[in-house]
Amino acid sequence: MTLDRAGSAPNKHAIVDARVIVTCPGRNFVTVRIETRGGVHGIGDATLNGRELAVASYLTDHVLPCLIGRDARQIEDIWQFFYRGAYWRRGPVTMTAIAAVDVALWDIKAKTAGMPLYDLLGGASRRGVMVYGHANGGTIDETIEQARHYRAMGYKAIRLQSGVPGLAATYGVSRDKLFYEPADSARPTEQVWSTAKYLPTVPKLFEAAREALGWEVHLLHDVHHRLTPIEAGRLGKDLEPFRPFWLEDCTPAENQESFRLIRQHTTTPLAVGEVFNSVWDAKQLIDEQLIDYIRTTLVHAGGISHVRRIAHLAELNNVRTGFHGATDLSPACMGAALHFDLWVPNFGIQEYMRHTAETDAVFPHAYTFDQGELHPGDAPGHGVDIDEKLAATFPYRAASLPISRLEDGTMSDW
Ligand SMILES: O=C(O)C(=O)C[C@H](O)[C@H](O)CO
Ligand SMILES: [Mg+2]
Repeated sequence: MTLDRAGSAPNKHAIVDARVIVTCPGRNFVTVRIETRGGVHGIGDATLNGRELAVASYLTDHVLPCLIGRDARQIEDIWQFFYRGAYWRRGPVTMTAIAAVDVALWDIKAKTAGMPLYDLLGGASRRGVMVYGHANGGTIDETIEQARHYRAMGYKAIRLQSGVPGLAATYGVSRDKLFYEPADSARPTEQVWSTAKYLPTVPKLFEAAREALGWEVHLLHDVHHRLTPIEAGRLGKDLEPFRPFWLEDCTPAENQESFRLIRQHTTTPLAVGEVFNSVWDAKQLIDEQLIDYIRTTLVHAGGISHVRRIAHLAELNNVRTGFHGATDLSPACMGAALHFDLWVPNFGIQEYMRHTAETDAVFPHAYTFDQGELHPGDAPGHGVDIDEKLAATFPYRAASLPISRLEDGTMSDW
């Protein structure tokens, strides 16, 4: 059944083509492209790092065939169809697939209206979107040297990650600068983790950074889910003198209640949620004001139609947005997220990790960087497209995220 009224004219908004494009211009991306009978097309990101083909198959085998013939304007009904209609709810694969369709449909709607997406959402609430860049190095000095480069480029906010003495590798540190690519081999590489070695290094890094960079710049840090709540409380407390902008993913968040313990022990602002895929993953965290920033972005949580519900709930509880923006999120996600950021009233910050030149060429985009801020541009839609011919020259390559073990071999959180 369609929702067309009886006797209505043949619909130029009917979806006549919907397909998945998998490409690897340096890293894998999955993209949905939808086109209407009227010839308007939109794209959405469907990349789930290390699990790309599961989403591609979910889309090709189960989602896209049901899209053909539907009215591209009925975004909410289509969202509900794929969410409620699947019976099996939530989960990263499902929600990433729904997100890609949703973002592509919003792209089409904004193009049809002749508006940049941010206008359709409610209009700009700010001049630009403050972003943070990533300084990393094997040592504290190297990280600070990188941070100085970011300052010279105009960044107002910088994430600091540095190597841990005694550990061969750790999250967020690589030879690459400006971007960081953890999915480094077909089978997961194994890294060794020690909380005892890590914990004393972060306050030293922040102390040195404040000394070198001053107090004007916002400094951030990502723990990448590696501490227990009480260890996280301790780290938050130790960092307080250096006024971090946030401490990210300081403990795994399946148990939302565990953030109450951290909250009781520190005033360091907390950010969480890049691995969430629905409002239900964050509801208690937000309702009880256990966090300050919600990181869940469009691609992994049902697109604009669902993430705006999360953002509205967050607004009611003084929680601001701080969307995930690593390189495994394609420019199509970034473009749409920037429109959302420009509009959303409770915006906090946006992560920005630059893509390679190959990726930028495959995804021509309207967004631009200036003085620490991104702007999504004023092109109708979300301003990002895909060059399918070029994309076809970069075939899929298997790549997995690393895993982490404690020094005695126990599996841990990467
Ligand atoms: O950018 C961040 O904050 C991350 O934690 C990046 C993640 O490790 C990455 O997106 C995993 O695919
Ligand atoms: Mg993170």
